[in-house]
Amino acid sequence: MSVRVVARIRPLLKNELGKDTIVTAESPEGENIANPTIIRIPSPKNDAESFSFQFSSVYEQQATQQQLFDGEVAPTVKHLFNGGDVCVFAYGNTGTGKTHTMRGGKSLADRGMIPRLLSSIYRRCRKIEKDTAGATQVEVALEYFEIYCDRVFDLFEPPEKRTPSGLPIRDNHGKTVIVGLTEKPCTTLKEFEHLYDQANMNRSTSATKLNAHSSRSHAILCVKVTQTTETTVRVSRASCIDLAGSEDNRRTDNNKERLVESSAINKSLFVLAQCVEAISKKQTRIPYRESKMTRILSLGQNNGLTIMILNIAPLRSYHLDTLSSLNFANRTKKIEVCEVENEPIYRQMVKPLAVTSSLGGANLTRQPLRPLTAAHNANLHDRVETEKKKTGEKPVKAFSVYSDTRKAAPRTSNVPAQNQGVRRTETNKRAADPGSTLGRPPKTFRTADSTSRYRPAEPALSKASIEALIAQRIDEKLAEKALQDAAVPAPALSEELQRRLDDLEHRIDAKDGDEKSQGLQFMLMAKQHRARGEEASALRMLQMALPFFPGNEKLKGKIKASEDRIRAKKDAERNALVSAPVSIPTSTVPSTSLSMAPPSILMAPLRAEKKQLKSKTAQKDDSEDEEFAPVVESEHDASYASDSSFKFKKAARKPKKSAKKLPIFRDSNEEASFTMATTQPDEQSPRTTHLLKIINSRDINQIKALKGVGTKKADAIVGCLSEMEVEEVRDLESLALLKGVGGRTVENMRTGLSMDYSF
Ligand SMILES: Nc1ncnc2c1ncn2[C@@H]1O[C@H](COP(=O)(O)OP(=O)(O)OP(=O)(O)O)[C@@H](O)[C@H]1O
Repeated sequence: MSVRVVARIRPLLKNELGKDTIVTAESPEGENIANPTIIRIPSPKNDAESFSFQFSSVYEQQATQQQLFDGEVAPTVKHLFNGGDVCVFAYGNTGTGKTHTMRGGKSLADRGMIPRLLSSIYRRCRKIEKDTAGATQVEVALEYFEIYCDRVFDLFEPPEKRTPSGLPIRDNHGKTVIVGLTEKPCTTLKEFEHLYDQANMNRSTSATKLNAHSSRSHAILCVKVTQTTETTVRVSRASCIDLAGSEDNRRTDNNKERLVESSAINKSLFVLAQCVEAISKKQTRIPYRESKMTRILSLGQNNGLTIMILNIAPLRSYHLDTLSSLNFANRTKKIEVCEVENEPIYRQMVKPLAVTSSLGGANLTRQPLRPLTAAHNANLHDRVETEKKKTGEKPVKAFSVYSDTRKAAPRTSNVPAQNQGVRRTETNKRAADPGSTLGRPPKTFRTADSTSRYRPAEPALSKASIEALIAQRIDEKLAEKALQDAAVPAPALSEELQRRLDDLEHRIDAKDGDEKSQGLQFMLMAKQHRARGEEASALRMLQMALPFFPGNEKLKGKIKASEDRIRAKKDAERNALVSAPVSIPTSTVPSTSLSMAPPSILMAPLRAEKKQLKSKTAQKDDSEDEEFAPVVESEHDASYASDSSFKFKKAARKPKKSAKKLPIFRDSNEEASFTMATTQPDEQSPRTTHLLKIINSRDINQIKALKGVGTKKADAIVGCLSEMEVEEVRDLESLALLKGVGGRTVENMRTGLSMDYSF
């Protein structure tokens, strides 16, 4: 099951009437025009070219809250009561209507997805209780928290009770747990409305130039539904997430405080985008831990139905931001989610639960996690797609739809395309108050993961759960190991640069928790991105660091240098294109436009770049890597370290990690032994040639049959080859440098090969 991604175009606001709009909704040829599924948007460089993005559904400007709810959210209620988990989240740039979609306005017609979902849940509760003549009791409990500036705050607690560092989060059996979160039993819709309104007053919002009531935090509401019969207790959860919107700070005119919030928002969304990218590319390492939001959401690792509502403003002024969001949504569609029902717990097997207690679900056994990175059907899907492309067949959609095939509610299109909604008048949002410091007594452990949580007192796990947990741990360990291997400095990463990265990391450690340390973290990430050759991401990180060091000329210089490098690279690519024009179809996902793009567009995937272009610019890339090495870096870094605006004590340096030595392999059937660096294909022994032939076959069965290689490693090798777009591994040295493979593995593979093969 994939994430179901739908798009919603918001109407023009009063002050936007008459402005230029560029986003249109379309239906695929021959399909019902009342139910569009395509968003079309012109290229930022040339209006004559356009890009189109396919969604499960597209809701146009005139679509009402009721239509969106009936089409997308209402069908999930059945799944929830069947014991499945549900996650609905709104994503989009600031001011595109996320809060309107999730929370909505005060009038009945304006109510958003959350109050409508709760209304549906309570209706179903009453029906079940009536149908079973009271034999089944249904309880609803709520948790509501926000992630503000990478800190977690309980929205059921008033701001005065907040601690500056927020609620701690911990790892428990690989799942993230928020310590001390309130769980409120809530028995009626009226009670919910009261609680929800009160809690929303605690949410951090402020006026920005782009939105008078801009949410400065990600808000997550977890609705726990517990159905208790005489013999069973079944718990399922609906998580509703209103993400804060990404902001292009050149358009916001944000002051320092807003800029700091904005950086935190952008950083977490950037990490979210990276996680989505990593998941959709089936990478072994998903960078969840780089932000609290992604740590808590564990997007793609939840079981159940996930619906992402992409909010879009149709205006030209949002052009690049909209493209960036569309690219993000396009990647999110490829995330596969295992749909698993939460099994009922037989009451006689466990101590009866006090269902009204906030710990009602504490003793429930959760479904084991199924790491998606290992989901073979996802890989298979991609391969099938590639095959189809090769044979010219029309690719199928990159996402699947629900098994209980449902259609979006028909939408009338006779309403004028102008703003039908009145600007929200609710005044219950109020300014962020990060300064409140009063502490509060710690509460019992409650998890905040949107769909699956662990409690301290867990019952004995079933055999299947234990096996799943072990499998998960093994996956994690393998991923860690692969990460360590991958973290071995690539040849382009000089010792000097590595030392500086270590140094910066130390400075951050020394200042952990401090505002400036956040700035330094961005600096560190910038360096790491640059070290990996990801100049665009590096630039984004530098820009995010700027609000922490306002007016710092050195940092500005770095940003400018980075922009220049990107521009130069793009110019070179453009020149290459001019000499070898590539026709761009009007119906494609856009490739990244880096030269003029704001940070948000820089988040777009780079992989759409034409291979042709790559080979033409390969030489240029190499020279950039050189430029990247010690000389330029050391100039920048030395000035940074001495810059008085960075008041950090020099922390003691970590002992330098010894650089990974290149492995030495011996071809036993040849007299001479030689290092990999000198191993040319024509000098290779038959054993080596045979090994490389197996690797280059990319046949998982053959590869996993090699000594010391299991299914996972074979998968990782094949994944790595396709990720790196390496056509062929030509020598053992290159093989040893693949993710998850080391010198010893290569030696094992070789020595394990029997010599009676034929060529
Ligand atoms: N579908 C809609 N119909 C009517 N008005 C809408 C709609 N969507 C958004 N709006 C209006 O647009 C404005 C911005 O919406 P909203 O505050 O929900 O944006 P947001 O994406 O949550 O922004 P931020 O990320 O800054 O919090 C609000 O005044 C809201 O009432």
